[in-house]
Amino acid sequence: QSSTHAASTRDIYEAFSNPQITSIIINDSVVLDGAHWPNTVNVSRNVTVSPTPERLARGQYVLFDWNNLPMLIWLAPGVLLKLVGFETYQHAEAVGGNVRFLRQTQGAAVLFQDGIVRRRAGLPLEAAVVNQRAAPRPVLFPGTQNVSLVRNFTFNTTRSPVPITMPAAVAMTDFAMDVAQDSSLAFQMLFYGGYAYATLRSFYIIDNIVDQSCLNERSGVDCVALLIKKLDEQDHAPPPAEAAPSSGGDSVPLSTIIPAVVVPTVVVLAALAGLGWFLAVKRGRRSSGSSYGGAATGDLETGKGSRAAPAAGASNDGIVFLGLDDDNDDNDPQLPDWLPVGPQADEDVDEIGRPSLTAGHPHHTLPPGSELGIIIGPHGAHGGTGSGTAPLMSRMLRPALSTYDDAASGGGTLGTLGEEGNGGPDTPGPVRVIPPAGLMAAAGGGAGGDEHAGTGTGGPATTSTNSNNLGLGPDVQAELAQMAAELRSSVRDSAIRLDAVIGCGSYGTVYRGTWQGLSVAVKTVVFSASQERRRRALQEAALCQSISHPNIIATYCSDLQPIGTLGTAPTSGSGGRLGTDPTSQQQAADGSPFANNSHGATGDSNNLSRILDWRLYIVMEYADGGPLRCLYGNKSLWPGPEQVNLPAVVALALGIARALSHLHSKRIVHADLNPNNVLLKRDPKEPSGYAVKVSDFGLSVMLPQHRSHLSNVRMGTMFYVCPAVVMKAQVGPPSDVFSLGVMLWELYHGRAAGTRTADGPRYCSIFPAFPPSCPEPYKSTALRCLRRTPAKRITATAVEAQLERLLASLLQPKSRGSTSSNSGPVGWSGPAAPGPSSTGGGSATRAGAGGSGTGPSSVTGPSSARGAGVGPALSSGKGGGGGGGGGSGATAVGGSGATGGGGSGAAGGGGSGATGAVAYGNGSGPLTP
Ligand SMILES: Nc1ncnc2c1ncn2[C@@H]1O[C@H](COP(=O)(O)OP(=O)(O)OP(=O)(O)O)[C@@H](O)[C@H]1O
Repeated sequence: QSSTHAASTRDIYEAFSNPQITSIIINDSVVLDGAHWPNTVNVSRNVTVSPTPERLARGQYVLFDWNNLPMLIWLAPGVLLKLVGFETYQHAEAVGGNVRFLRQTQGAAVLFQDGIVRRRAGLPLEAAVVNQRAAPRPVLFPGTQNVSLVRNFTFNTTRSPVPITMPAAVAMTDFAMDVAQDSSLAFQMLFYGGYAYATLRSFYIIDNIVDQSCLNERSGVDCVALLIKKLDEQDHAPPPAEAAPSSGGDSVPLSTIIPAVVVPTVVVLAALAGLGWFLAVKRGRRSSGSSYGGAATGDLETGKGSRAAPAAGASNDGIVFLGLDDDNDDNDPQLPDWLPVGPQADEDVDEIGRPSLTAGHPHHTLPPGSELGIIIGPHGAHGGTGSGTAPLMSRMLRPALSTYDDAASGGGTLGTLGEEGNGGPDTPGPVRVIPPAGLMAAAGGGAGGDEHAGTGTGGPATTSTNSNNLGLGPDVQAELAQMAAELRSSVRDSAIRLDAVIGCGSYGTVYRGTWQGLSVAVKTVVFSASQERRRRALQEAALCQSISHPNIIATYCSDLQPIGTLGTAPTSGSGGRLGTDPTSQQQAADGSPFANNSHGATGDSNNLSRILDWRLYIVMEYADGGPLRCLYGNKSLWPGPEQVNLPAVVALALGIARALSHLHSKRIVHADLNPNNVLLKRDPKEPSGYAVKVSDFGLSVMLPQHRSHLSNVRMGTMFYVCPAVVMKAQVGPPSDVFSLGVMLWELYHGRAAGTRTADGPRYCSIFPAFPPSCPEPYKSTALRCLRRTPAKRITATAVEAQLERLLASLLQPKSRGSTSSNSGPVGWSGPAAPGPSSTGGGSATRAGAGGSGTGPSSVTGPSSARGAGVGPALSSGKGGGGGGGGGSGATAVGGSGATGGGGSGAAGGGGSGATGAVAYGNGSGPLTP
């Protein structure tokens, strides 16, 4: 509970990071430098930031330029952040009370007191006054809005040696509003709003005000965005001969800097308070007929109440592609001219918006079969801060796992999984070991034959981490060892060895490991019991287990373990885990998770409520080819300009379409299809050498019966997200088809559709054009995916059928250049380089494909479904679970000791797996915008 002086970004960051500091004193101008603010700071006590009392007494505001940096600070619920005496500057925030430097949080408040809130661009201030008056007050700040417009506002600030006069300012004598949660930029991992915003004895000023001519034609949001773009361009232009005086790199284009006698703020405010009501009525009347009337509560300025769509007609010159006209035919003139493939001069072909630890790896030259996308290195096991060299945005966009609190994003995406729900989003609800499909069934089987458990693969004795060999840092090694131990304790008959960190996504870390001779990927997510994130994570796990398809990553099992409790030392390792007891697992599957849990520490409901954090494991099929994104540019598939290994490309596209078609048949919308989530698994029988494995169901939703889409869902990945999701927040099967269309384009061109340019992220200039050499069916299918209106798009099943026909025709022996479907690419115009498909026949491990591992059991539920055609590893693993008493599936795993108890375990795990999945598929919560 103390105060500290801060002068630099680092000082301020450290002050916020120190839980003892409740008062931060900044006495001179500061422009934050992102390089010195390494991550979002969690603040869970009230903090006041101010200049010294002497400075305040002098009546000079201190410039606090947040430099437009996003989500610097997260406030815990109930926390108040007070900024007193500053000229707070936000460069690019367009509209509304949102404060860009605050990360989304609920129940917190930010108060600007005796200060100036200054923005770079905005709408005329009259509109702000009208809208501010119309905004309801939050519960936290009862009272009435007291805001007025003042002309010729002059003030002293540390950024200028002389007083500054603005033509107008809004005096916010007492103003407060709730800032709605905003997840509209969630595809960039930006989460805003959710808190109360208040100003006391402060002024609101704008450097640059949009033209009325723009407002006559476009929404306020658009106009502000366009103005900011124009200002950016001006900033990049050569400096004028005589620059306006400013300090700290700021310009004040609409302000006039004049020597003047500055009226003390308090005098101005006192006068205004008296005149406030009169002015309010007068100006309110004048404005009521204007385009600003009828403001929504959430926007200070727009007056239109909602975030509007980008200008109609905008095509691919930005980050939103609005889609092709619905009556588009294949020779549509709206397509840009196609030019030979290759980055434009100003384009750095790279994905934007999905920072990943794999980004930056060479991905244009990797030969087929490389270990694509594997990172072995000291990247944080929990991904909180990411790479030390990553640009600030990347690091900041990757929230620490311990702070997952995206309630809005979670609430906005959850549909229903099946018919049953279980508890609302805020009820702690039962925490269960997720019913297994394979692995857990085997563990459950141990109940009936414990002595057999562990004999198959050597049991715990064989478990080890070999991370030393992999160059992992000591902290990562320790983490791997601990998690291996935890996993081992949950899967008692079988060792899981964790070998390396594959990468970190927004929702967790993925490790590579080995289980029963199979390569597995283990995804871990840490979350707090009370968080909405819990519901999302569990839903992902349940959903994964309910899907079985050869082109979808198989999930072997999931497990949930407590890693910290209130009032006791955090439990890590196996000591406190739930459901280790096979009986309890069985009961979990039956719906009574904690009865008879013999591991008392966490097994009763009292202790349950004390659990702080949980770690969810999802053990899944390992895709050794990395993400599709890393394949782009590979010379085997795209040997040169206009040269495409068509069978390989079409086969890859077909794999994705098949996966999608299967998902949609089950009413599941993936909602985040993009080339990072399409993984590859080496398979010499495939024309490309890789089988497609769609993964990452973290954002997926299940559509309720009789619903074509879900509303209020604004999630996805930039460049792949469907315009209807961006504009109308509607997600449904056609949104996936749109993403597929973008990927069909990418697959043909061998490059990402999105690029990084000097002006920021953009679709590349030739998107979505195809070269004349592209087969008509391929092109027309892709373009029909990209239609503007979701209902006018082709379905995934139709895409599948089209591509199947095309592939069949390409692989026909009579095609030019080959008589064998397996001897290399056929019917493409490139050089006769041997394609990956010529590398040999089917491997022995594929022999089981087609479902022999299903076993004789007819146990229904997800496990039994998985047996069919998934491939040997999968078939065997799933067979172990679903096959149950038959045991043939378990045998296929390689003689695992799981066979002993397979009967009961499989029946419990497999049979009730579906129920378990449903139980976690709670879709009853509200959909939050
Ligand atoms: N089953 C798997 N086999 C191989 N690699 C995998 C598997 N699942 C995930 N990965 C890799 O692990 C990394 C992290 O994956 P994850 O799905 O958590 O995040 P992401 O897709 O990169 O991002 P986000 O979670 O934000 O969508 C990625 O590089 C991904 O390619």
